[in-house]
Amino acid sequence: MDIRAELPGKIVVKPGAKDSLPEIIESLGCTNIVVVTDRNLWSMLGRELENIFGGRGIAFSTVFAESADGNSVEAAKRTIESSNACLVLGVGGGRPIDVAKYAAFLSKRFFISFPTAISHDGFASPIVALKDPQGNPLSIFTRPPTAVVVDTDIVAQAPRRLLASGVGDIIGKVTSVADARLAMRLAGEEIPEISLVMAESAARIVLSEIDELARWSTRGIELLVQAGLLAGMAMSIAGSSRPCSGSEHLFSHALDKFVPERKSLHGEQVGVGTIIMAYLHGLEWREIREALLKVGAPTSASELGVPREKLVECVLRAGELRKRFTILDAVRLNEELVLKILRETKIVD
Ligand SMILES: NC(=O)c1ccc[n+]([C@@H]2O[C@H](COP(=O)([O-])OP(=O)(O)OC[C@H]3O[C@@H](n4cnc5c(N)ncnc54)[C@H](O)[C@@H]3O)[C@@H](O)[C@H]2O)c1
Ligand SMILES: O=P(O)(O)OC[C@@H](O)CO
Ligand SMILES: [Zn+2]
Repeated sequence: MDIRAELPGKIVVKPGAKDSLPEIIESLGCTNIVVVTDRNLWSMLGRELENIFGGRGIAFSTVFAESADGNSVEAAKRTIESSNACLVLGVGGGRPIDVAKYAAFLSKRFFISFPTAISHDGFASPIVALKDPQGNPLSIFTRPPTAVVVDTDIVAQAPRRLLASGVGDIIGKVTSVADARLAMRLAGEEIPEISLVMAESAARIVLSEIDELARWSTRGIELLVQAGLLAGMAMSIAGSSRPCSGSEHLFSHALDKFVPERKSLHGEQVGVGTIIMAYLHGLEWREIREALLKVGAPTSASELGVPREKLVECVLRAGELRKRFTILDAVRLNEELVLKILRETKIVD
């Protein structure tokens, strides 16, 4: 099948990579940028970045994206236009990166992704994850970052909970690829094999090196970043999140929609969803649960902070959130069967 894809133009992953930002910005012919971040991170990194940019005569404006919604994107767009910025630099977790990515796309500017935590695979992908007014998942395919710059010194200091969430999101590729292959077999869907192999490899890196990751060693952080890069590129090549987002993500989106009061993170929800959907696929769900336990990611309803009956509802209703063929379209579930699965996989008592 035809492939027509863009990938990140530059990838820099190393300790102190923040010092590479000026040369990358200048290589794009830019001397005037907009930085999209949040106040927490700017309190941590602002002075250093001011010195780095000031020392090279790079002018910048700062936009604080305290929420990843239309208002934040509009504010970033206004600043991009009013400052006539050449480029948008996203500095932070998933929220600032999404706002920066989308504002750059809508304003037709270069976008540099500078993640300070790997809490999911959005830092290297073309995807912006918003919600429609009804709370349904909106997966917007924009463009891959012009450059991905990961300072592993900074990511290594991120809250462990965020990094464990990133592990959960990557492990989710076990079932997202199984769903994609099922859709090719049963629903005649065409998906580039290369994108499935890349997504599978991302999950394999994390699962085979889970002890290294659990130490949060430099090598562990590097492996998580590399897995995230593979996942992001898989989505760029597939032209959608299909290789990296299947029934486990539908479960996560169902939690977002039907349990708005929850506090769990995207990757935490995906991790638990992967246990459930691996069971439905007849895959080795125990290996997945063990890996999540090793990095301290949630493996139960109580750790997600979701009541049992809500969790059952989210499994039963996940398939209605998106027209994307997954295992949920191939099995007939009812409340009794879902409870049996949740008990057998130790997600509920
Ligand atoms: N584009 C995608 O594919 C995709 C996928 C899933 C979720 N998302 C979006 O991502 C967002 C969630 O991402 P998130 O969980 O990273 O949230 P986030 O960006 O809000 O970060 C969570 C918190 O961690 C802090 N933080 C980040 N890096 C840190 C560091 N190194 N040290 C200390 N604190 C740090 C932030 O300041 C923030 O307070 C949501 O908006 C969600 O919609 C996008
Ligand atoms: O398209 P969605 O389901 O938002 O998935 C994007 C990303 O979360 C994949 O890891
Ligand atoms: Zn995800």
